[in-house]
Amino acid sequence: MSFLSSDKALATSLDAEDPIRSFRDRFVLPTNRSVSASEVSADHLDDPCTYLCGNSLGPLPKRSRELVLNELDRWASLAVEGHFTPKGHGWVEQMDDLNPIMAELIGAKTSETACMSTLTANLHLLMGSFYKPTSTRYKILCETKAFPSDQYAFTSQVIAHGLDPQDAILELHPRPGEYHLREEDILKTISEQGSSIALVLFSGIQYYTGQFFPIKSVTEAAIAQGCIVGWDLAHAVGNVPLQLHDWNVDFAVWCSYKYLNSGPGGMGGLFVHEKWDAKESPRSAGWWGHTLDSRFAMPPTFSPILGAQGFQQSNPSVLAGASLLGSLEVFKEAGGMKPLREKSLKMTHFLESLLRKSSYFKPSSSSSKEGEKGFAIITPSDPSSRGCQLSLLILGGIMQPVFDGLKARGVIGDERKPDVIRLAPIPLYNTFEDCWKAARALEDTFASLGSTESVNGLKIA
Ligand SMILES: Cc1ncc(COP(=O)(O)O)c(C=O)c1O
Ligand SMILES: Nc1ccccc1C(=O)C[C@H](N)C(=O)O
Repeated sequence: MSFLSSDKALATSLDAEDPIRSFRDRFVLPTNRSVSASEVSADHLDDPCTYLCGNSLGPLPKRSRELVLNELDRWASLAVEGHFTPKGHGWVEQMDDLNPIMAELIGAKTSETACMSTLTANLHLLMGSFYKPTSTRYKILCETKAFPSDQYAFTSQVIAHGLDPQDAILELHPRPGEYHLREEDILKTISEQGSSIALVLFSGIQYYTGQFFPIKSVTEAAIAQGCIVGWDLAHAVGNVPLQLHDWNVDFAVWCSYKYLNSGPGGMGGLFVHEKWDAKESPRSAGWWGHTLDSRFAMPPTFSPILGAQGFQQSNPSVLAGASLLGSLEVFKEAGGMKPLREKSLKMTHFLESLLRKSSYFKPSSSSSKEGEKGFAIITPSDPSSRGCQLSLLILGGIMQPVFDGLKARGVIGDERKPDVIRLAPIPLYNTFEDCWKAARALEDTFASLGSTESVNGLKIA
């Protein structure tokens, strides 16, 4: 394991020259003690753990805590008056602070952006407006093994239109023996079957494999065939640079509790391209989508705000908004996605290079013998086809003990049953040393599992 010792020095020097390293201090990271890292020595128990799980739930930005406390104080001192006090900065105007920063992150105009509600609800909402099947054009093209909530949404939407999901949902599979969808295969399907497809809806980044889909080319091809194109950006927003406006995307939805650190169940968001302003009116209207000028005059007729904010339905959670704003302010201060992506590319590459040196690394799942322990990386190796995350396929039926071993060593990734562990070094708060620690912990974990012992009843020699 000598490579790991020499690479520690490299990690230290990469951290020293990292221009955005000070942003780590803007976050509260769980400690080794709080995550019960049982193998960590007593003198390091109060150090931050190696948190590589911001792709599932980002840690707490200190600024979010401050802003949430401010809103609690405003609630305490003003109660209902807080909606309009101070003048121009009451709760009713809170989204005016959030939407412009969010718009920058997704490459959109502010009028095309709305921070609101939650991901799955926003997906249903926009499918309600944009998925309009006809007798000839009625299919939804999506990736196989999309996040289950999206699959449930697609199925329930087609059923609501009286269609058969077996026929109306067209799932694209990777080629046999492969983990990713090839761009050429997506484009071929769109060109061959486009006339029957009403909606193309992929995730920007696949939650399981970490594949970053070619949003621009898929959107272009689908629009050329007359399809509507929507994207689920749960794993893409705050992770990779996006240009939704220029890419001509019709609509997109996302959550903000992953890379955007808004806290568990935080506020979601949606994008509607301005080309729809004149054509598409919100279908499932609510009073918060009504123009602010007359909203509180309570007129009986809906008069929507032009653009994405016209899709707002309810009075939003101010506490969730404050929490999200705290994080968005940190993104803004860090200089937006450009410096973050630069560091992210380096950090993910660094982690990958360490993992590839491991004695347990297998170039592919098929290169290991039946039952042999080890791991393969199923995230694309091309940096432009991935974000921060690397997905490790754990071979030999030992994902759970490997996951537990990492946690005992203070490394928090996440497990995706049956056999994937996801690790995501995040540029705002992770370090190159975190990558080194994770690779080291993985090596030690595999070594500790022995070569011939039986794990969970499986012989792993
Ligand atoms: C790709 C994707 N879609 C949908 C969801 C569901 O999001 P929510 O629970 O916020 O609706 C998630 C994560 O939970 C996700 O990763
Ligand atoms: N496992 C969870 C447990 C609780 C709450 C969310 C999740 C998620 O899966 C979040 C997200 N969609 C993810 O890909 O990590």
